[in-house]
Amino acid sequence: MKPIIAPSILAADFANLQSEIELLNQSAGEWIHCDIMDGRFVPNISFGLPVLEAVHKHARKPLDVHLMIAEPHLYIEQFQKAGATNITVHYEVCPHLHRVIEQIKSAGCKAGVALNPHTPVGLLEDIITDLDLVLIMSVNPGFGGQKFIPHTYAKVAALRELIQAKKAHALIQVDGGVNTETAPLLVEQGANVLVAGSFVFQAADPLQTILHLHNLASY
Ligand SMILES: O=C(CO)[C@@H](O)[C@H](O)COP(=O)(O)O
Repeated sequence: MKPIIAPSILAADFANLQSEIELLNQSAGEWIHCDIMDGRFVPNISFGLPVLEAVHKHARKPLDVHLMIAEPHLYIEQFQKAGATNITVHYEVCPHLHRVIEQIKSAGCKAGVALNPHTPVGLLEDIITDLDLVLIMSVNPGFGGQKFIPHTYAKVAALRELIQAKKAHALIQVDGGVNTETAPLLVEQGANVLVAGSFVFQAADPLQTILHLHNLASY
């Protein structure tokens, strides 16, 4: 199985967002990754509900919404209404993670949990069977264009083991510093969804770049 590619619009040209979305509609990227940052959980502010609604109007692909925000439970239904298909919350901000996952599913979305680089995958042992996806951050969240953290490969492998041991079905998503060097190794370790921002949008030919990432052999 080939990996799902989820281009991250954080690296898109926001002044031409409609044409960037049209480009993604024509691409081999299955999902459109939307990074929501609040300036509290992460030291950056990206965009919020009105922009997501605008993206949703033009997108013909599922919107994969990564909430890098504190207290995400306060906004789940609003993000669903704005067009989110998948909603991923951070482990580090959810003391009642099981409740938030149920809330996301009740809103009709697929539910994901994101782990910062320092957060071990073993902490998901008791919730992994409830999840549709796990997002392993391969950079510290908050900014595009950062250097990939190599320890991520071992985390992906550990997560694959946990998923197999628990007979769970969560997809393994990796986000940050994904390019043609890191992507094959990630897929080899078990990643099945790759988020790529700057590597796609700074490429001379974004469509070809997405296709190239998509065609990487899976494990
Ligand atoms: O969530 C984030 C950053 O916090 C990512 O989605 C980045 O947008 C990925 O960017 P690149 O490393 O691919 O530029």
